[in-house]
Amino acid sequence: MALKKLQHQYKQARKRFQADFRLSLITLFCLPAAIAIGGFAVFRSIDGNWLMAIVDLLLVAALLGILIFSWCTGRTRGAGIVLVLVTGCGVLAVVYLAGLVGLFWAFVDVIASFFLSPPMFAVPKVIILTGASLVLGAEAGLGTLPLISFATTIFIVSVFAYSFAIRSKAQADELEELATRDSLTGAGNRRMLEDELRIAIARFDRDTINTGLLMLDLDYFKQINDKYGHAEGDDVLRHFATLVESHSRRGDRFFRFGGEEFVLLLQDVDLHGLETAARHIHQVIRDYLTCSGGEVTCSIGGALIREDDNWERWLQRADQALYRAKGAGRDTIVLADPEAA
Ligand SMILES: Nc1nc2c(ncn2[C@@H]2O[C@H](COP(=O)(O)OP(=O)(O)OP(=O)(O)O)[C@@H](O)[C@H]2O)c(=O)[nH]1
Repeated sequence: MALKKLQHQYKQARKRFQADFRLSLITLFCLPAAIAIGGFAVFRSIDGNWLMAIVDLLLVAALLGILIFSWCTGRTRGAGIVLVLVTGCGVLAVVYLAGLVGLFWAFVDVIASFFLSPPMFAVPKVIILTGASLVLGAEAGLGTLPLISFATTIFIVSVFAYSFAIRSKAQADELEELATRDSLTGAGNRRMLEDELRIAIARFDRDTINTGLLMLDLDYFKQINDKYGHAEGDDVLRHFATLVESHSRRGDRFFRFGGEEFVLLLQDVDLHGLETAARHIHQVIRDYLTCSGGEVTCSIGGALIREDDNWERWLQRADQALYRAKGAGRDTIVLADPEAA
């Protein structure tokens, strides 16, 4: 039993590690750095250099603390900034106490800064750290040429790390976009919808903040495809998505459920609010959505979360309401009765 639980926890942790880019970077930085600096702490203690040993141990404690904080809270953005502040102070402390040998750590710190904190933070931090390291290096007796070499190599490493970090971030964002968005309409995809439904149910259970769900389905869409071609069908879908998104509130979330069926989630609404929003969207589609054959309409089914709902049941109630709207002749709205059995 305990082994199964452990295996489950390991699987969950591995999933998080693979899915969260910054968490994986923090882990890959903190663990080896803590082990390496821990080794130095032991070496300094044996050597009788207690001050350096204490600094090393403080650094190890800070690295492990940040690592644990990141895994427990998931707040990796703040953790990354604190981490590079700690490493910066660590480098300066080591250069001050141990002399020139500490300058090697500046390169590690530069890489960490660009990968773990936003550029607007990393750039000034690296400039300040390099300046301070140069002053300390000069005080420790480093000649002009080695100082210039240090500044030049730090500069090259910074440019490289900066470019690489920016590119990696852009690619991670692009992958995230591909994994969560419908490529034709730009609406969220089904996977993203399921996540949002779960979040809405959890928020309702915790704070009783209700979320409305509207299921929108274009009427006789197959005929548009059949008469005017698939490309025109695609244009209608794109225009539909643009209209719904531009006429819904800022916090509302829009998803493509599949084919010509879409879902709009409206935060913090009651039944009256849900009905008003549904009427508004319905009218906008009537007024503005057209194809070569004339106007295109949609049917809408809606439901608010009920206490006995899980996300599947909530979605199903909205789908049944949509089914009734279609059955009532299409181009209409039906909201699920919150009291219905
Ligand atoms: N152009 C285009 N068509 C799609 C896409 N996805 C699904 N479809 C088509 O959407 C049509 C849906 O047809 P039906 O489910 O019969 O729906 P409908 O014709 O709108 O009928 P009602 O919903 O009952 O009013 C099918 O012809 C699908 O091929 C897409 O991405 N692009």
